Amino acid sequence: MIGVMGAGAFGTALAISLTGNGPVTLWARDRTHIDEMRIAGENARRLPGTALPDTLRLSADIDELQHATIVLLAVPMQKLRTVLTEYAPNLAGKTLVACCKGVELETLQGPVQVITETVPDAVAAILTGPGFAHDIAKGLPTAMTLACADALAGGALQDRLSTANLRLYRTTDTIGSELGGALKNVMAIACGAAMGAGLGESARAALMTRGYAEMQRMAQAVGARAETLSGLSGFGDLTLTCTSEQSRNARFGLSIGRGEDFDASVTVEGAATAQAVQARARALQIDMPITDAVCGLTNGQLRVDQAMNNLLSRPLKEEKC
Ligand SMILES: NC(=O)C1=CN([C@@H]2O[C@H](COP(=O)(O)OP(=O)(O)OC[C@H]3O[C@@H](n4cnc5c(N)ncnc54)[C@H](OP(=O)(O)O)[C@@H]3O)[C@@H](O)[C@H]2O)C=CC1
Ligand SMILES: O=C(CO)COP(=O)(O)O
Repeated sequence: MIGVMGAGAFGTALAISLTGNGPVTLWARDRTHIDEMRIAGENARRLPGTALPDTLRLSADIDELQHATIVLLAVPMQKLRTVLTEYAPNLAGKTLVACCKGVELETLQGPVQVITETVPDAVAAILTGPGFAHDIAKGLPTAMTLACADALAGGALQDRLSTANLRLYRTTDTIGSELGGALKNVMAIACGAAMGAGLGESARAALMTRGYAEMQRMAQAVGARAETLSGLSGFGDLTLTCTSEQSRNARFGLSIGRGEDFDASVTVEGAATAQAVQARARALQIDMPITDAVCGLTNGQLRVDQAMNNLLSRPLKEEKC
């Protein structure tokens, strides 16, 4: 049995998709939410419009995951440690797959390291890459990255979590995989802000490309493989997120560019991650000007015109990572 913790958009989409492979239990912390989903036959709060299969088990009782050998962790990055710490005894010995994208603000760690620290005897993996919850829930063709340092365990997971429409590519490079997913959200905020401020599609292409150079620089400094960043979890997700208004990070950026309010209850991983990445980049002495701009935009210290001026007035340089 596969367990999914977190009945948000992504957890629900994955649970729907995986019921074709065998028994799945979707766990949420809020019993009322579970009751609502049972009555409505859909997750109206987080993923409206897609029916939940009858075979999908819904539960607010963590003990129902005791027979799950694989548990997908579909909660926001900044909540991952809290959830794992609370339920560590229930998760010991299982294969835990992070389904979140980001860097923890307090420790500057990625999700795999957080799993390893909080549940040391678990097998830790990450599922990441270009895939919107609504597309996956509808069974639209999607390809993502499954990263696990243990190649054997990663291969077994790839088999268990791939479906007819969700094609997973495996890698042992967990560092590169989680970095790509974390940083593309930061770049999506930058692109959204540029589009929202009317700076044009050429500016967006420049931000995506130079954003990708920042991703490569950071990857190189922390021991990730360059090929991982050029794959689904890096370049693939960067492309999807920076060019689609389905992305909440891009929409958040758009609202900044337009000077509009944004609903604070919406999960936007890139804002906290930008601050965490900036701190890490400074410690490693890596130049990340677009990340710096996103930090300034999201903490209210910079307007879009100031951020863009900062980027454009940098000394001219050779084109390289
Ligand atoms: N949506 C998408 O298209 C995709 C999302 N992702 C990633 O998935 C992760 C989750 O995003 P998504 O599902 O969209 O977000 P949502 O905002 O839709 O859902 C977040 C879920 O996390 C739960 N949660 C939050 N805090 C806790 C906690 N302390 N204990 C237990 N549960 C908690 C929420 O529960 P409650 O409702 O009770 O607050 C909610 O069910 C993010 O890192 C995102 O980047 C990755 C790929 C695609
Ligand atoms: O990660 C995603 C698609 O791959 C979803 O992006 P948002 O979190 O910006 O909506």
